[in-house]
Amino acid sequence: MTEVSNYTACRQLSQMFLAITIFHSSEYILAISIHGKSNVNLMSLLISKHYFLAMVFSLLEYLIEIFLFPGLKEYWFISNVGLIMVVIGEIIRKMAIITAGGAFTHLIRTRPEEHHKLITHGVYRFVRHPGYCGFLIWSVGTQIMLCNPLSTVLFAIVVWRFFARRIPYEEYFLRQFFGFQYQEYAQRVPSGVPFVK
Ligand SMILES: C[S@@+](CC[C@H](N)C(=O)[O-])C[C@H]1O[C@@H](n2cnc3c(N)ncnc32)[C@H](O)[C@@H]1O
Repeated sequence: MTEVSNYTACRQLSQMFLAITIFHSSEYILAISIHGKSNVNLMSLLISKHYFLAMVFSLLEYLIEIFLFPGLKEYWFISNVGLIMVVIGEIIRKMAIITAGGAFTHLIRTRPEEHHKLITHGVYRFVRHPGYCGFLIWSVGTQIMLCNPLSTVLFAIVVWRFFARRIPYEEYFLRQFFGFQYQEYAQRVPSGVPFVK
């Protein structure tokens, strides 16, 4: 590899490593501080098998491309747009978790609980699913930051499909718990995930 590619790989891969470390550790720390250590397990790190494989795939794409087509990784404007998306996505998601507090559970609630209140303030004033909106921006941003064309498209499709299925399921229960209140909220505020009503 040339010196330029060495610098590029070093910088882009360090940014990626930092983005992943900050995202998952803050997710875990917030879960502990909101729900208490006894109610949190390693699942709150949000590293599923599929997610892990997707990240390995994106790393492989990066390594293959930087060896075969090093010029592809030198689009610094695009890479920096990705970095900005990573920061914005991270902020939106963490604001959602902090605003929703105890209402933000990693597993979707399917039974009503007395302390579960409908959150419609803070970031929830602008979108109904800021946590998902933030993750979508963050995850696609990581791939744009790496100038990974294939993984950018794949991440966008896979993450979008995941939330497009999860949101109606989650909202089915929110409508049961909060009735008209949620109905009115959903009519007034967009989901925050493109093309999901
Ligand atoms: C992983 S959190 C995601 C919350 C939200 N979908 C988001 O993207 O910010 C899922 C839990 O949040 C709860 N939840 C979602 N929206 C809520 C709201 N506006 N008020 C209270 N609880 C909510 C659901 O009942 C579910 O158990």
